[in-house]
Amino acid sequence: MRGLFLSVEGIDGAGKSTHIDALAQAFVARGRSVVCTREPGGTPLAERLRALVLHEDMDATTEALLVFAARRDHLQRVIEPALQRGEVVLCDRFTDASFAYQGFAKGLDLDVLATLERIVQGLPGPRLLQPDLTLWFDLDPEVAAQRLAGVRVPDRFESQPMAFHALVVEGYRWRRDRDPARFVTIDAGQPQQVVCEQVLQALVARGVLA
Ligand SMILES: Nc1ncnc2c1ncn2[C@@H]1O[C@H](COP(=O)(O)OP(=O)(O)O)[C@@H](O)[C@H]1O
Ligand SMILES: Cc1cn([C@H]2C[C@H](O)[C@@H](COP(=O)(O)OP(=O)(O)O)O2)c(=O)[nH]c1=O
Repeated sequence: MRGLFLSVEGIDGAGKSTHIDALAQAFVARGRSVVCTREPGGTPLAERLRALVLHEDMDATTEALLVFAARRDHLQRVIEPALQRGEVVLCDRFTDASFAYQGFAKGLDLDVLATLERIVQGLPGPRLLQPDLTLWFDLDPEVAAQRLAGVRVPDRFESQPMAFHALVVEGYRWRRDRDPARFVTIDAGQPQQVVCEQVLQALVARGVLA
């Protein structure tokens, strides 16, 4: 039986890392093998590309080429083999982030991103390899900034102005509205325990968690 591919999306500080841990535990408690991974990253090569994307100055096209190169390696070496073994893949960000960050926030042509998506995620015929389900942690960028203040040193993306993060949110909403069946939208402004319960309930409702 093929495994389950879940991606988790949202602006920096939305609570993705916090809730991925709880999600992993929920699947393990039900006897599933879980691979927790992230993008950009997840393989030795992709982690090297991640370091470049997060810390070197470059334009949006270069960023997109690097994150999609990292994604290709990650899909081939980690995600696809895990799915073939029947495991659950929990991925902190995937291609929706490229549309939100490089597309909406940095202005890269969305058709260019769609072309890269087809090259990297193309399956035989017109289909693309996409997550089975994407949890979008929807949060006001002001609240995210308050949560992150003093918690960690901001990287190239986290240090962007509020308007940048607002565009990222717009990008996620656009992706969600183009493929609503794949998305679960979580109001991430609620207390942590409530968010956690809603995530688990949503997965039960979708039939992916017993
Ligand atoms: N629902 C919540 N309410 C308040 N604080 C939260 C909530 N979820 C996460 N946090 C805190 O916000 C900060 C950012 O969370 P994190 O999971 O690292 O976000 P992300 O992975 O999306 O960047 C952390 O300090 C975390 O403890
Ligand atoms: C996957 C992906 C991430 N990013 C950016 C968004 C994030 O700010 C950054 C790293 O993501 P993330 O792992 O969420 O950072 P952190 O470990 O600080 O929580 O990479 C893109 O710009 N495009 C992409 O395609």
